[in-house]
Amino acid sequence: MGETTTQVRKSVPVLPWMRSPVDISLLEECPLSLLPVLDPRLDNALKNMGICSLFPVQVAVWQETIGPGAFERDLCINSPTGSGKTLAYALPIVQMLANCSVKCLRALVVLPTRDLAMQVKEVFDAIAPAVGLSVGLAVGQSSIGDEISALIKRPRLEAGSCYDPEDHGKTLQSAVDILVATPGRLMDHINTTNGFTLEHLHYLVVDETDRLLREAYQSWLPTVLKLAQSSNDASAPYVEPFSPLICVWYLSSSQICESQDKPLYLAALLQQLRGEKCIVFTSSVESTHRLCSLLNFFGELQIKIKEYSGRQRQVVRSKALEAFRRGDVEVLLSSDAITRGMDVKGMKNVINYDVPPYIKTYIHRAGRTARAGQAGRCFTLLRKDEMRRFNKLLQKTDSNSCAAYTLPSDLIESLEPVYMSGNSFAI
Ligand SMILES: Nc1ncnc2c1ncn2[C@@H]1O[C@H](COP(=O)(O)OP(=O)(O)OP(=O)(O)O)[C@@H](O)[C@H]1O
Repeated sequence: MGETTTQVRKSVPVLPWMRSPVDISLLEECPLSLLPVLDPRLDNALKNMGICSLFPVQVAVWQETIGPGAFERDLCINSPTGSGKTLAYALPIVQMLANCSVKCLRALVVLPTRDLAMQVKEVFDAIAPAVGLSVGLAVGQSSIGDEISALIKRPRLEAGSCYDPEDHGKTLQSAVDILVATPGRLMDHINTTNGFTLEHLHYLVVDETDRLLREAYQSWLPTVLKLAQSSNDASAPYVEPFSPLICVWYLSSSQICESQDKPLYLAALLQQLRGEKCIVFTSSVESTHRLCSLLNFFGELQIKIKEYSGRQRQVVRSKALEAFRRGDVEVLLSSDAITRGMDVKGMKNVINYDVPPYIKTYIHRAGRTARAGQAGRCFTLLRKDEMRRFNKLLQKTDSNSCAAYTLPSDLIESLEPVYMSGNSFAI
């Protein structure tokens, strides 16, 4: 980099991870047996999860943290959807904390939604207890009292000793080593929970970074950084693996139809894909709701369909997601807001009922399938007048071919009478 003496320029720091990025496309999967210094207890826990080798992004992060990189720099992880970023950061953090004998909050993972936080907690829960670590959850829409009891250990008072409120904050201790949180609830604990402290924090993960940083949530990030860096142990490192997600790949298909026939085509497509888990994306919570009601008029379909939407109460939404994960529900209808990062095993098909407005949206939707090296399909229902814009959108991807998909006409005809009668319902 050249220096200039005549001009005073506002300097933009080039961070270490920008200067020397690691290209994960050059790496291969690594069997656990060849992974340097993997704690045997974690090796076991991973095998119990059915994991026998690490994916390239996980190998790269391992090398930068536990391997020669030795956690010397912040990390920014940018890899395709479904490539295994969660374990990429969870495994090194758990291995690094494995030998901490004193319990305190040393790792914080922040995610934008409760469902994503629960999903990530599950990954930590699968490995952390194997090395004696506890994982906590701080998310909205659950009782803060219960959460405090789970996160903070209260001292047992000796018989005869008096409770001194002055001492209170000092004697309380963290009951967890790792906390997975959404920003709003995290701020609640920072502001009001006695004994909740970030002064021992070594590792900070900001997952879904672009989304989290777009929404300031009471300036949670500056607050966390300030509290973490005010630690007595000034040399304590913290790591900030970011994961904005950009990239594209694979097989997609489109189906051209008239606007008023879209529900009919969708019903026919779902009929054809019967028995396979599908997620259908619409453009808004309202149209999700309308479409769900409409599809449920097709008694013929005999497919279990549920909506998953931001306007539902959390408990209803979580139930729908659980039923979908278990396979009791085959089709989930949703708008974009809450599905990003969602990981559902065996998701075979993504259907864009409404064309995604941006390429990024297309990628995030399509990324709900073909995860972890599995096959998957992405269908898009298009009106004729949408084709040009859609083709332009696809040109921005690495793989811009999109085959036309034809549904058998007898299938459509068989559903038509039901659809025509269903159409007369006011929805
Ligand atoms: N090493 C591995 N071997 C087998 N399966 C794995 C491995 N690592 C992760 N997985 C599985 O791959 C799937 C995708 O992982 P994950 O959700 O972490 O992806 P992601 O990169 O965070 O995706 P997104 O960008 O959509 O959030 C999960 O079902 C996870 O269990």
